[in-house]
Amino acid sequence: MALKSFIEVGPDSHFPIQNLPFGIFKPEPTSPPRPGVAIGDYVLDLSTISVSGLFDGPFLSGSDCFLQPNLNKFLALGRPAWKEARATVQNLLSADEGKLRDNPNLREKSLVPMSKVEMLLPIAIGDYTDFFSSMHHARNCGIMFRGPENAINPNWFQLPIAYHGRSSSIVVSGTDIIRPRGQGHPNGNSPPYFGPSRKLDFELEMAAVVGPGNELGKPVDVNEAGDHIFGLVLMNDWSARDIQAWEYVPLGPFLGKSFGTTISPWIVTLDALEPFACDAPKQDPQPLPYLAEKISKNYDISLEVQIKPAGQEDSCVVTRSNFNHLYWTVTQQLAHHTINGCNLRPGDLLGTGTISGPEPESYGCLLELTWNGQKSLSLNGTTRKFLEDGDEVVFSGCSKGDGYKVGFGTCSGKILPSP
Ligand SMILES: O=C(O)/C=C/C(=O)CC(=O)CC(=O)O
Ligand SMILES: [Ca+2]
Ligand SMILES: [Mg+2]
Repeated sequence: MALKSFIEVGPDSHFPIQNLPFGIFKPEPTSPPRPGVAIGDYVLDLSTISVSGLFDGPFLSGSDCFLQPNLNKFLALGRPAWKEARATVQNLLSADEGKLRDNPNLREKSLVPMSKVEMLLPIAIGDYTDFFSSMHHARNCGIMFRGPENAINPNWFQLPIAYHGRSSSIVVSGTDIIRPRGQGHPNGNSPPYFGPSRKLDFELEMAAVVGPGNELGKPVDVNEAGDHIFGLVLMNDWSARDIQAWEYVPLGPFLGKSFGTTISPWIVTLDALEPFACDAPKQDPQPLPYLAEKISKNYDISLEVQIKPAGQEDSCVVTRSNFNHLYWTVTQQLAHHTINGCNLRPGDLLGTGTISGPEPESYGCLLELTWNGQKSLSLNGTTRKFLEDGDEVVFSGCSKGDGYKVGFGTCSGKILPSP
């Protein structure tokens, strides 16, 4: 018999009892932020459940980790505590358990309609790193920026390439993004262009949320890296291609990326994603021993990007991809990040890089979809090469189980004009 909640959850919901993603929310505009778990169209308030003494297992009883304005303290506790929290919440919400189902007062206090809550960033993000782990994206960008002869540098196949991103400008889904200004490529002998970016783009990514992390000087073994990843979110690494292409040599992305990065509010745990684990692509050449995993896995997560063009009511799907296209796994990314002794801390965010698939319909950004503006996309009677002011970009992602979905909800942002 499939696991069922006493709360009605439709088959298309992203948040059945099999999922139980964690986030931070405010039930009323004036209430303090607190941790919650999504269930159908409701949010279960974990601070109320905690105060009621229902987290009574060995790792969580007496802990104040659910009385915090972010999930960092809970993340620091590690996988045994995460599994205990998931088991406790799954049990409380299940159709055959009366503790919450038959307690109207507790139900009233702890279950808040999702339509009424405000979602916040789930974690305080100390550091944010963005990888570059889709081979299809790396090849396409390489062809456009560096030419077809050396589209992918040889180092790409030996290590998961990354740059250090900006954590202060990471915002939660629904936050508007102001079009950045900056320098674009000069034409011939004229000085560089300066003004609002003319090539504003999205990048379809997911990101891993770091759990306990490691001490400075003590790398994480690749086969233990999974214990340091709490879960995944959707991520849009907004990118100004004209600024990026001019500034990135030789030190890499800077102002073309740091003006804003959007994440979805719900962190879907690796425990919830486990039924959707699949083999990662075969790596050739074989990675060095510190990156060689006993089990190398990806997850089957369907991803979709819609654009709602400025002034229009309807959105249009512009691409469909899948997390399983990643060449470097999130565990390899994490192990590589620490191999020099660099420490990771609870709440750090590791972006996967743009997740492009092999077919043009699965490319993960407009740079690739319009081949750097050489062709247009048609959207409900209008066209786009890059994003225009007023456009809204909406990512969604989910894994499909037997009669249920484990989903991420959406990750959206609307472009406002430069000041
Ligand atoms: O190929 C390049 O020069 C850079 C391309 C990107 O924009 C990379 C990036 O942000 C990482 C990624 O999303 O894969
Ligand atoms: Ca990126
Ligand atoms: Mg960004």
